[in-house]
Amino acid sequence: MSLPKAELHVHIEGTLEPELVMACAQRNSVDLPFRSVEELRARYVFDDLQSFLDLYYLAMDVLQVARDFTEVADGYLARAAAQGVRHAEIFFDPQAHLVRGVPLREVVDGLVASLRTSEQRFGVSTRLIACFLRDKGPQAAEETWEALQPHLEHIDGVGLDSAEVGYPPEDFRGVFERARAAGLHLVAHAGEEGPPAYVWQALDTLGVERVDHGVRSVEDPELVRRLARDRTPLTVCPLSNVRLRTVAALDEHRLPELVDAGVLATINSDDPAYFGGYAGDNFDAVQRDLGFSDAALREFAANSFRASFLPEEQRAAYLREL
Ligand SMILES: Nc1ncnc2[nH]cnc12
Ligand SMILES: [Zn+2]
Repeated sequence: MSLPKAELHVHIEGTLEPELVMACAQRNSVDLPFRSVEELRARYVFDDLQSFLDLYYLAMDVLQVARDFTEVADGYLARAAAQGVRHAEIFFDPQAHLVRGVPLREVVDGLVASLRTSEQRFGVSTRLIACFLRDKGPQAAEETWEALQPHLEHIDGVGLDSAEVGYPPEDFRGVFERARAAGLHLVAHAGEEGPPAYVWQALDTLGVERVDHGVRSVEDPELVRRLARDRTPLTVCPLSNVRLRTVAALDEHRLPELVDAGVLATINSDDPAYFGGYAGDNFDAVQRDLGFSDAALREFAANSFRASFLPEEQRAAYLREL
């Protein structure tokens, strides 16, 4: 699906394709418990979020120096552009690299080397969002915020990701307040595996501007009314939800109920190298399995620009293309 669109929920480490895993492993002399692209790809069967995260954190061990991060981002931007992505707000996980001894400068410089020329090379404008790993707790998030200080000129927002259940958003109130005071945008994963209460906390305690996933909001009618009333965007990732078994099958996904209730939903890829498709593939999949019309897909694409952190005039320019 090549409709012009923005991608608002993609983890750069989740765009690491098996071919690049093996190439980086070889040139960085990283030992992996799989010996070929095929062996790695055979492991892409997940029971839940944690079983995916175990492999996600393992594979990213091959990312050691700036060049590796540049190549991951270049690869993502080229593939996203081929599916109509014109703007991408990209997550990265600072702590996942810091714990391995990879300096933040290698990560940020590597990503920025790709992103700063993305518009000229790929026709994709970008933003960068640093996510805190919620399962490492609020103190580690505070330390990460300190480590990010020298790099803030390149960071547009902060988010919250990794294992969700048992790690409620309200624990991260302090670090989100600091990020807000620094003028950054705020988003958080909530309601992927976790309950609607976590979405309420993301809204009311953290003050996020968008909710990442948020699909379990559908279980709480009052929350759905709140999201619809405030036009708070959800960054829904349909193929991810199927692969991580938060829904049994795509045709059982409750995205249509959210849309019918007036929630501003967007369609995104999350970790496309692992979940069987990039942004356009997710658009195609919801049309095929949920019966969304061409007009409905255009509305998802329009929502993606409306929900972006682009300045108003740039948003309007993208919307005129639809
Ligand atoms: N789907 C997801 N949920 C939470 N954390 C993640 N990190 C990468 N992908 C994620
Ligand atoms: Zn995600």
